[in-house]
Amino acid sequence: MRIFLIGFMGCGKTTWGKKLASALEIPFLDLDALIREHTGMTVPQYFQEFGEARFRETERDVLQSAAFPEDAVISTGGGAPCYFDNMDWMNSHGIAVYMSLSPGMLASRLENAKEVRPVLEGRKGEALVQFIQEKLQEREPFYSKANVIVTGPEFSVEKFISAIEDYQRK
Ligand SMILES: Nc1ncnc2c1ncn2[C@@H]1O[C@H](COP(=O)(O)OP(=O)(O)O)[C@@H](O)[C@H]1O
Ligand SMILES: O=C(O)C1=C[C@@H](OP(=O)(O)O)[C@@H](O)[C@H](O)C1
Ligand SMILES: [Mg+2]
Repeated sequence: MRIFLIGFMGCGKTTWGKKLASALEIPFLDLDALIREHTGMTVPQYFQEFGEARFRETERDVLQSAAFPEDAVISTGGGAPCYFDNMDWMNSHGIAVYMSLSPGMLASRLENAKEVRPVLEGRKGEALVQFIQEKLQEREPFYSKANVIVTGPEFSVEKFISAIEDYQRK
């Protein structure tokens, strides 16, 4: 089973992807890490050097040309489903699982996160919540195309597995 975790920045794709892969005893891959390997630059470095448009092209190329194992959990970057035909590609190459979380929760996670997310341009507090609300509204139509949706605030390995099993039974 090949599972793509999708959702807004800070919803926990990287964190939960590792846990889910380890519980299922299958490999874990993170699209941002693959982009780092492919380009030799971190995501913030790449944004600074080449800008977002180039990043989106590289992101699509790395996603759609990766030789993903048949069984794997792949955490994607929050923007990946929202550009080109990436969402359809993921739906046809595995099971996309959308991790849905409220803007308030996302903001508090992102404010405390160590990793730099260039799309946020350093926003904090109310400006960050406002930005997330707007961006989420824009992205939600893409995320909602996922085969499986799991909703926060709490996630667990069991929650992912039972949502995927429900989908497979349909
Ligand atoms: N269940 C959780 N409870 C509290 N903090 C969390 C939880 N899951 C993730 N985080 C924190 O939220 C931030 C974003 O998580 P991350 O897995 O990097 O999200 P994503 O890959 O979706 O952007 C990290 O600082 C992480 O430690
Ligand atoms: O939502 C986005 O546009 C992005 C999300 C990031 O990944 P995470 O969702 O893992 O933070 C990373 O790909 C890049 O900073 C852009
Ligand atoms: Mg991540």
